[in-house]
Amino acid sequence: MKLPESQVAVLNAASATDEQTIDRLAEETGLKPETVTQAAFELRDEGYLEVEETEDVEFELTEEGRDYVESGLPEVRLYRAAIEAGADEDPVQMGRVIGSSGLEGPEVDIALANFGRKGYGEIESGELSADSDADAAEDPEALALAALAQDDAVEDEDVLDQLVSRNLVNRREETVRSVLLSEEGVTLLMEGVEAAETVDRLTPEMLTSGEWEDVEFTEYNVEADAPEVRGGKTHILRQTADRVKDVLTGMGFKEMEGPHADADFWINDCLFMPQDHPARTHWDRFALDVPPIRDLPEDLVDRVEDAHRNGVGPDGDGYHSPWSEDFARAVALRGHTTSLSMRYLSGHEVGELDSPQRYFSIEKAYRNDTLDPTHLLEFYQIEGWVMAEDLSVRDLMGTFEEFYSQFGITDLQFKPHYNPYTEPSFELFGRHPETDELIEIGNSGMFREEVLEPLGVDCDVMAWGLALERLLMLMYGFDDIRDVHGTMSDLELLREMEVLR
Ligand SMILES: N[C@@H](Cc1ccccc1)C(=O)O
Repeated sequence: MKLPESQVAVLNAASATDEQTIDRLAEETGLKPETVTQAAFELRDEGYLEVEETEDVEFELTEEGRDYVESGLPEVRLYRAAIEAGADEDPVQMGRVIGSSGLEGPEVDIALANFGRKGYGEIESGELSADSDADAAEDPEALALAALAQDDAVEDEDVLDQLVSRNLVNRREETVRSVLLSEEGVTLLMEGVEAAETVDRLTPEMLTSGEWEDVEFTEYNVEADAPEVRGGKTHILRQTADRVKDVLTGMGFKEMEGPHADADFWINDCLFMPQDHPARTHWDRFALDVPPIRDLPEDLVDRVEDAHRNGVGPDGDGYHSPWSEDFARAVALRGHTTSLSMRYLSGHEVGELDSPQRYFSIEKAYRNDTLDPTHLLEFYQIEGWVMAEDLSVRDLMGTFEEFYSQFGITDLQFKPHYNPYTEPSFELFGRHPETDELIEIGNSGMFREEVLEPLGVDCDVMAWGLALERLLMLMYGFDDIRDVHGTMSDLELLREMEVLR
């Protein structure tokens, strides 16, 4: 019987009584593990071998983990320094304990975060007290690290999880395959097998010499383990943004661009946002300590000031609140991209616009929000507006329905809302595919006279700001936006994510 060389080698190295791993056989035959795997599967398919697969979980120290095996966990070092400083008797100033602990840079934060969690003591108004009953010598995480460093097993799953989440240990899962000769395999070996030379690719030489007719080709095994290739790929947020761009361009929209850091004038004043509005004085705005913007269109500044002070139209009424040009020229990171809409509608960017017009942007906006699963300090806003005669709320809803249906989202809900710059205004909601909850996905409305008249626009404008991240949540069922956005992203998820087309 003739078999490919690698199969013969594996057969000869395999045993009928002792299971051997692929790695072991690779060592013995001098073949690559992938080659052994392939040969083993082929032999199994012919009934000569049995292949058993088990999942092996391994824990490996990261570089940081290895450092701590040497130097001690930061919180343990902090605790020792605290005891030495007498913090088990009386609270000691935190700076002093840290100073004597030798902890530096990010280690300090790590130490402080874990100190409390492990019950080593408390930190209150800058003072640190240590619990004298705590036993730093028996720190389970430190013991586990030391054990792993010596290749000893650690049983406690909770401790392992903790170490993995602290990035001190990597968890690796691997399929381990072992082989055993079957009875047929043993018989075959006794009857004798010879190695047939096989070739794995056809060459021009073989074709011209006619040798191809006699050679035996290696078969493909599509189940064989292959090294994983992880090339770069466009981030899912960017892919979705590109799709949104395609959809909106397809709907006849042109793209706007403009500065991330802008004069408050464009971000707020043009929008008839009173200067004493809480959102403008509030902490949720990222003010920049840079010189004020000088080149604002003077006549527009005058008209906007007039709208704020005196209102617009015969029955108009302004805020009568103080309006300061300095305030309008101050620079901040835009809290919405409606600043771009103001720049374009005013004619400042591409000249005066004749109705009808449609514009959009997909750009970052910045808000000093509290981070949570649906809020980030920066997010992508899908801004848009349509300028035309006689627009109604139905046009607005119809546009959203058309837009979102391109992403498979058909269950939209509109809720009346208030914006200082639109009337009427609507918040837009969509249903989360996993939790079935309604989540807010955008805000919209028809710009008020007080906004449009100073800009020099004399027909209707409907407008909106939608969150790209929320669209992603509806499309992919994410429940925590931080998994896909920013430095805490779940890389595994981003790598594995299949992109919806
Ligand atoms: N600027 C609003 C969105 C919006 C834009 C235009 C008109 C109405 C609403 C926001 O950030 O929520």
